[in-house]
Amino acid sequence: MSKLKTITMEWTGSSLILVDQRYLPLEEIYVTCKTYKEVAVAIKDMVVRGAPAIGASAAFGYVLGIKEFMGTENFDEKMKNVKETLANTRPTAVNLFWALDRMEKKFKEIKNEKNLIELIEKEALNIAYEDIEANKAMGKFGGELLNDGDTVLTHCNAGALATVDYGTALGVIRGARELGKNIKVYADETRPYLQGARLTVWELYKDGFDVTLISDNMAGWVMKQGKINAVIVGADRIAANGDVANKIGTYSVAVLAKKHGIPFYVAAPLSTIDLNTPTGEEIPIEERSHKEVRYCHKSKMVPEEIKVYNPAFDVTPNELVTAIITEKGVVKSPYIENLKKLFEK
Ligand SMILES: CSC[C@H]1O[C@H](OP(=O)(O)O)[C@H](O)[C@@H]1O
Repeated sequence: MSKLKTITMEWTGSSLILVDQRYLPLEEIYVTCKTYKEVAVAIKDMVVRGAPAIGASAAFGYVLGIKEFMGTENFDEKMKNVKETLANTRPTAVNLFWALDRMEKKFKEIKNEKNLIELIEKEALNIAYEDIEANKAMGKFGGELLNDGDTVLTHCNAGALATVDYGTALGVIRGARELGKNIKVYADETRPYLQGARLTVWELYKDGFDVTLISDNMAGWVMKQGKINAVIVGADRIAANGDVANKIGTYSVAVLAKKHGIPFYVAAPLSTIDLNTPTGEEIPIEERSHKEVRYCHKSKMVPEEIKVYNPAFDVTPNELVTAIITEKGVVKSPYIENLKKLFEK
């Protein structure tokens, strides 16, 4: 009997089953992770991706580490290694580190309890279900910002597949519909990994939304033509001053939105806000394999002798952000520059 089952992941109590997002939308293949190392590989190889989804997956990976090492010598030391192995998978999404810190804190509180496994599993399940609730709360707050008949542009995939379920940016689009508003979507394909073309379009089409796929270089022109009423994206890490790290190409979309007087909204749970990172300058930007750029649709486009640069994220400065939508409410410019207040309520 599954204890959690969504479009993104299933926790059976002894394994984490992930839809392999590298093969969507053409094939629905699943990866079953029975060890923390298998979860680490799944995160690094982007079987599962998206800040909240990565965090929740790592939390269940931590549980698998407990189950593997409980009752063995140097248990504490081994659990430090489990955390480090999972933390070393990808550097930008702060949810990964937030989730692992929360699991380790819980472990230190309960490690001598007889029902340790039950209690640590409950913490991972809490992280997962809290994410879904946060997304639905953001959906309501963000849905109120959109107007009936709006057309929204989004970049990458900040949908159910990037979270435990429902999504952050796509959660706002879902929330607006639940408020009775008719919302159309333009989705950037999001080179090089094509999360928009492969995941966002698939998610929204399956949910009955009017979604149009565009290549990334078309975003400016559709804005210039007056087709876009708002931009909404997710985030991987938001610095204390409101600078936003998100999928590469987000910064360009934010500059274009500013130029065309279009509101630029970021939807992210508090677990994506990192008060320990003062500004976007300090956010580590993951660089991924040249192969993701060199190859497109599994066929080589560019010979090996050509240099490739593949930053997976960029940083949008706070002055380009109209509002940040969280599960605790909407923070509008200029209050974005001091997100610490969100945690004081
Ligand atoms: C709701 S977080 C989604 C966020 O994560 C994506 O990155 P990746 O697919 O590389 O994990 C992208 O930045 C999305 O906006």
